[in-house]
Amino acid sequence: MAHLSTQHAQLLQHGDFLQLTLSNPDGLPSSQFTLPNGTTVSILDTGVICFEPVLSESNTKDIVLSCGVHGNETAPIEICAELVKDLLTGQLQLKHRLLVLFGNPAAINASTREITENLNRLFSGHHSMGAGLINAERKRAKALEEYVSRFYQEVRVTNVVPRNRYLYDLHTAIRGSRFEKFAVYPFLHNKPWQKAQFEFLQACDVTTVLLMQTPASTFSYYASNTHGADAFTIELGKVQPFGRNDMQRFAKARAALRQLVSEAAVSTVHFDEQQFQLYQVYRAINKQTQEFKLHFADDVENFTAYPQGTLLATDGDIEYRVEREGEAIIFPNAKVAIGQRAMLMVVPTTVAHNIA
Ligand SMILES: O=C(O)CCC(=O)N[C@@H](CCC(=O)O)C(=O)O
Ligand SMILES: [Zn+2]
Repeated sequence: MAHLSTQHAQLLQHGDFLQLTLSNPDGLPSSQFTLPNGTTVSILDTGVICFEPVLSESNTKDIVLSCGVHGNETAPIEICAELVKDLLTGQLQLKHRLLVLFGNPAAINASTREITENLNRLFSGHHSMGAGLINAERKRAKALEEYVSRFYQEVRVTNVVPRNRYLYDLHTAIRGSRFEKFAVYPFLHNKPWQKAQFEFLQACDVTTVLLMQTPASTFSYYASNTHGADAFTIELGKVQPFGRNDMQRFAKARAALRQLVSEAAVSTVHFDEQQFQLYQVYRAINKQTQEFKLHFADDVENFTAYPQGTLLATDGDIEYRVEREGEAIIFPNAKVAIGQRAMLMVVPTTVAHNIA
């Protein structure tokens, strides 16, 4: 084996890339080394680590797993840190190319959603709009876009099989949810939704899916729209501090993600829409003034529906009331910046008319 730096030797021994990231939240020099099983490991920056297994016929996927885009969403950070550790220490054998991202290390250290600005509203070039690259989150969004672009475009593998791109951006919700785990399927511009992706989500124990109807500045929409990846935001339960997550509740997601990266295919069952709760966005409510106020309690869960006419929120003189039977709330948050989404109203839907 070629000479290893002390840092690389330590990583091979304890596998704690999260700890290395959190000790260097503002950046890490790029470096590369090879695992005893032949996998190339490239540390590209703080929180950015790429694994490339030796060439093989079954190496057909380019997978991005991200977590900690919001710093206080810890369960996904624990899942990804463990996966990286097992790859580095050789306990898990990789089959496909994999890029793992710990999105916002400074916010993870501070145990907050964001430091200055919501990182998950800065993709698809939004980082450089308006005032431009004025804070660390804007710079990080631009850098993450560049790492993802390079990862998808610079494939060394030369087998003839077409490659497939994936990005699963793992989050947890601020409040509890009627359906504890759910996914956001970014707007596909009328391209068909993918059965295989619903099957993968079900393997992760995620059977509630929110279908978006418009472009967004989120990481998952960026990967889907810019890179043609099958991409999702996946919400795994409710925000908890490190060490307070009941990881048993995410056992299936953890196992399916490990299978995704380490086996030719994930064990799934055939898609049956009846097994899912599918929603689409009926309307987005954006915060317009500092007076924006929610008219229900903090412990009201995502996907709660109220009778028509119920007052949900006020924003100065504007009143938001339930307009439609079955309309339910999701992601209500009065603390967002002015102009940003403060709540989505969703209604049940189907994918039967446009699924491949
Ligand atoms: O619980 C909440 O209010 C927010 C949880 C969260 O961070 N959700 C993501 C969803 C991204 C998407 O719409 O794809 C976010 O708000 O960034
Ligand atoms: Zn989040």
